[in-house]
Amino acid sequence: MVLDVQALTKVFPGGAKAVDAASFTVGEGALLALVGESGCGKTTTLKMINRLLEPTAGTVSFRGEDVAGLDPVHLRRRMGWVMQGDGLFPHFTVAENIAVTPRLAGWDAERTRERIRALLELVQLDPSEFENRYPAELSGGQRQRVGLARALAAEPPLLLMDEPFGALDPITRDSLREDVQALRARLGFAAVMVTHDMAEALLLADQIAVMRAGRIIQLGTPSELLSDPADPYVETLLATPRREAERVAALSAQA
Ligand SMILES: Nc1ncnc2c1ncn2[C@@H]1O[C@H](COP(=O)(O)OP(=O)(O)OP(=O)(O)O)[C@@H](O)[C@H]1O
Repeated sequence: MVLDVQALTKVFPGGAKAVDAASFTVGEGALLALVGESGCGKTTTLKMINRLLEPTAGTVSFRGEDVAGLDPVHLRRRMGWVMQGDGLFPHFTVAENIAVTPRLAGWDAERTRERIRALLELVQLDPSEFENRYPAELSGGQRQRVGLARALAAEPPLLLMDEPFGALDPITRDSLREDVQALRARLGFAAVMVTHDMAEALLLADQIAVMRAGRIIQLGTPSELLSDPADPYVETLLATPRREAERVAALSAQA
């Protein structure tokens, strides 16, 4: 088990419970999606996993260790982080951006350089064309690919992703999703992905946690959710992707 989250709770000062007793586990190599509408507590949950935020109550164990007892900086180096937007350093080249965590981890220049080239190839960017460019010289999809390469640079067993494909056009989104699946198959990391898009969760996740007003109202595999939605709200979230899939299937049958 990579991650074991139990009764995780966050109350912001003067606020309601942003996250209310959320519990889930993530196995080695598995992808769990946190799905729900804006403000339901997804990002707050993610930030408590790598201690960007401290919980009010509950526990997070990472490979059997309670993260509360670990140094937050070291912990974050062992968890890749892909954020909304790309979060790249604008004054660093692509190679320098990817090298940030390996440098902090004390890798030598040769190993770091090899890793940068291998990762750029894995995210479908030609190293000789891209390694010396700056983020401003890349498209949104290319920046997101570099963000993914950077998050995976130090070979983390867990990747945390916050709406990683949010700002991209549908075709770029689709190809990046495929790349994430190919990277998982190849590198074997587990992931927690925040998304408001149920179709994306159904396509990518092994487990889906549906959040509403801070609580996880259903936790299950995509087929469990589809065959047995536990709540009318889950049914509502499933209705749009289901309808779209049916329309496309009907059109394909006519073609
Ligand atoms: N630093 C903070 N201080 C006070 N309240 C906060 C803080 N961060 C988040 N909140 C509140 O906690 C709740 C959950 O926010 P969170 O960002 O986790 O939601 P989300 O599901 O990720 O939404 P989105 O999809 O819009 O990013 C919201 O009501 C938000 O206003």
